Amino acid sequence: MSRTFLNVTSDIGKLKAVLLHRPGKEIENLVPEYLERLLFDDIPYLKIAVEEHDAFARVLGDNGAAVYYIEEMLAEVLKDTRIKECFINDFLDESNIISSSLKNALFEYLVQLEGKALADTLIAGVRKKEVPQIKNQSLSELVVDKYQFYLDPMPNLYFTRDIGAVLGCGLTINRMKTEARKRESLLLKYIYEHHEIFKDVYAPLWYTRDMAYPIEGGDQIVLNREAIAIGCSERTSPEAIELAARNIFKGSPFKKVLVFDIPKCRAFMHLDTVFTMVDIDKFTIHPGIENPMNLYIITPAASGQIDISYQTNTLEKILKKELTLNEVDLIRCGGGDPIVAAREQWNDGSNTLAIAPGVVITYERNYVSNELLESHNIKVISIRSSEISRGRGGPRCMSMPLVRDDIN
Ligand SMILES: NC(=O)NCCC[C@H](N)C(=O)O
Repeated sequence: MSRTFLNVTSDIGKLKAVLLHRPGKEIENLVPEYLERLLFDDIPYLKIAVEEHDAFARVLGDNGAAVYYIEEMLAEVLKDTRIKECFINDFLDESNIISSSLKNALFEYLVQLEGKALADTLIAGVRKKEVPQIKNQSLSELVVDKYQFYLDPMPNLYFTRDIGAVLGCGLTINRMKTEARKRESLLLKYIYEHHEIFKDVYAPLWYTRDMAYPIEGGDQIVLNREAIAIGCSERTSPEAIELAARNIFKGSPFKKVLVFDIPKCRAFMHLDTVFTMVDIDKFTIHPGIENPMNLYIITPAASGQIDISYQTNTLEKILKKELTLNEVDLIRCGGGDPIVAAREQWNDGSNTLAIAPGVVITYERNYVSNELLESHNIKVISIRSSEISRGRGGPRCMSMPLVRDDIN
C-alpha cells in the first residue's frame, strides 16, 4: 500500500483538494436559548450563508482546488447498509440518548432514510415533532420533555478545519473539546475508514478521536516540511499535543513541533484565530500575541523518545530561528490599531486561508487588514461574509486542506 493521497507539507502550498461542508438546516435549528452552548453568537440567515459559502467554494474551485463536501462523502459511505447501521448506532451513542427504547425508536426512524437524506438529517439535528410516532416512555424523557430536540444540530460543522488535520501524508482525526462539536469528527472517521478515496491509500493516523485529550485543527499549522506549529489553547491540551508529536515523529519526516502557549479564552479559541501563514516568510498575527510568548519545542530523541525544550521569546525571533528565515514579516490584524484590531479580529481578520504562497482568501469586511495584506504584496481574494462570520470562524476555519503542492 504505497500510494498516498493526502499531502500537506505547508500551510501555503498551492491548494489542490479541500474538504468543506455547505451550511444546511442545522443553522435553522439554532435558537437563542442555546446559542452559547452551540458556540454561536448570533443566528445566520441560511439562504445568504449558503450563497456566501458557495462563493467561497467557487473561489477555491476556480483556483484549482478539488472541492469535496463532507456530507456527500458521508452519504456515499452510508449507502452500505452494514456501515449505515453501525454509524447510526455510534451517532446515537454519542448523542446522549439514555433510554434504550428512545434509542431504538430513533434508530428505526433514521435507518429508513437513504444516504444523503440521512447525512443531512443527522447534521441538521432531529426535532421531537419530526418523529411524532415516538412517545415518551421513561422518566428521563418525561423530565426533559420541554427540550425541542432528540438530536442536537451540528451548526459548527462548516468549520471543517477543526475536526481533523492533514499533516504530511497522514492525519489526525480530532477529539473535540466541546460537547457541541464532539460528534463532528465521527463523520470524518467514517469517511476515512470507508470512503473509496481512502481505499488502498497509505494515510497514517497521528491521533484518533478515541484518545483521551482534546485537540482541534484550528490549532494545527504545518509551517514547512520539518516543522508543525500547534497551539496549546482553550481547545487543545498539552497531553494531546505530546501524544500526536510522538506518533508524527515515528511515522513522518517532521522534525519538530512548536507548541505556542496562547491565552485560554474564546477570543483566542484556536491558534489560527491569532496567527496564520500567508507566504514563506509572512504571517498574519493578532497584536495580542506580540509580547514575548511561551514556546515549547518538541523534537525526536533516541529510541523513540522525545525532547522538550522551553523558551520565552518574541514571535518574530521564534519564527526566524525555528524556520531559519533571515526576515519575517508579521502583518498585524487591523494594522495594530487597538479598536480596528479588536473589531476585525472578532470577524476573523487574522484567519486567512492561503491557497498558494502569497495568495489568500479573506473576509471582505476586514478591509483594513486586507489593505494591509496587499501593501505587503499579498494577493487578497475577499469574499462576503455577513452571515457565515456569525459562527466566529474565517476562511481557514471553513476549510480542511487535503492536498497541497509542496514548496520547493
Ligand atoms: N479554527 C477556528 O477558529 N474555527 C472556528 C470555530 C468556530 C466555532 N463556533 C467554535 O467555537 O468551535
